[in-house]
Amino acid sequence: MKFGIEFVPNMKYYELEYYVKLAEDSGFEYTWITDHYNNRNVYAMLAILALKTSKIKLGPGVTNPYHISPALTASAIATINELSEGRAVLGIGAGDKVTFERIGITWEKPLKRMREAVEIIRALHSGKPVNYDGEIFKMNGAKLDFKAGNIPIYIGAQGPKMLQLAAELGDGVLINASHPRDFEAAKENIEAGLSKAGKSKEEFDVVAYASMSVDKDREKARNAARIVVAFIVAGSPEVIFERHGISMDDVNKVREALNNAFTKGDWAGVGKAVTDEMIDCFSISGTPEDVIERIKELSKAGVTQVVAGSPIGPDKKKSIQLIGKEIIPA
Ligand SMILES: C[C@H](OP(=O)(O)OC[C@@H](O)[C@@H](O)[C@@H](O)Cn1c2nc(=O)[nH]c(=O)c-2cc2ccc(O)cc21)C(=O)N[C@@H](CCC(=O)N[C@@H](CCC(=O)O)C(=O)O)C(=O)O
Repeated sequence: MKFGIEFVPNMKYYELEYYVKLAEDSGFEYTWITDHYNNRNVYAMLAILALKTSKIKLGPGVTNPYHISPALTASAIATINELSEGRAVLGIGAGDKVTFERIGITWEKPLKRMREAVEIIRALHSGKPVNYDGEIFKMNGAKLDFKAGNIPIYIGAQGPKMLQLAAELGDGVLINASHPRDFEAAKENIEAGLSKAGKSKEEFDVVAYASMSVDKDREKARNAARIVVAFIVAGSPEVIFERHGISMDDVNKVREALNNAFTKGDWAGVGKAVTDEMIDCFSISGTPEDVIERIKELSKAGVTQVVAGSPIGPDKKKSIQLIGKEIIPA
């Protein structure tokens, strides 16, 4: 099993650098940096991380084909690959509708746009001039004037069609999920995409991009996950609740509690509205033994990389070290 870790660049560069180096020293193989316009620029932060680390693979988790051209994405990640001496990975997904609304981007034809963007990025990384007459993107002899090197492309995907696209075009898929049931459900679409491209599952990385919270004290770990789980619940489609047998009543209580938190500052109410079964379904939370158990189940469901996503634990530093000491070697 490979291990990755997610960081949101909502902190100063030197804090991010500290955590990523700690993760590298703790044995994590990948670090994925999220990309939303309102946080620090993902490539500026990756450039610093590239120079300050020596082993860990690094890339956006995930950028999108809306807020910059695929030609810029191809160039930016190739620059990170050069700075990191060949450790860059590109995570790209359809982007976040709510965030796009704030900056006036219309979220349309995500499948088409993702297909065209990934094809263009791959073509530009090959080093040859690119002519591309797409429905959304056009390239007329575009070419990078420096060597990109081999950069794996991972696609962020949840929906059935995007899962198929990810398996067809990508080297891996980043699935925002923490429970084996979600990966069992994704299998059919991943297999369909792999067979369309004539790829074997051995050459494809199925990544559980999970919310994780680890501590020696189970209750502390699980309580630390409540707010993140609430946001995941609020943003998940109904089909997911049916899959996990979570009642819409409970879901609506969480959505209402989040509303109250934003309008009246009642964040304690959010934690109370999140049920234990929501914590089990939408995060990997508990002691190192609990997490190891879950990772075994995920491996049986076909997962080949687990990414420790927010909150990582009640104390980020201690939890990163605990994962490195007791979970990665297990
Ligand atoms: C678009 C959407 O695809 P999805 O795979 O569910 O995308 C949801 C998320 O993956 C996507 O929002 C990601 O960008 C979210 N995301 C992040 N999004 C961000 O903006 N920033 C991040 O840092 C980020 C991290 C991240 C990490 C892992 C991960 O899995 C996702 C992450 C969807 O609805 N897919 C449907 C298909 C929709 C469809 O058919 N659309 C039609 C027409 C739609 C129209 O134009 O109205 C079309 O595309 O042509 C499907 O797969 O079946």
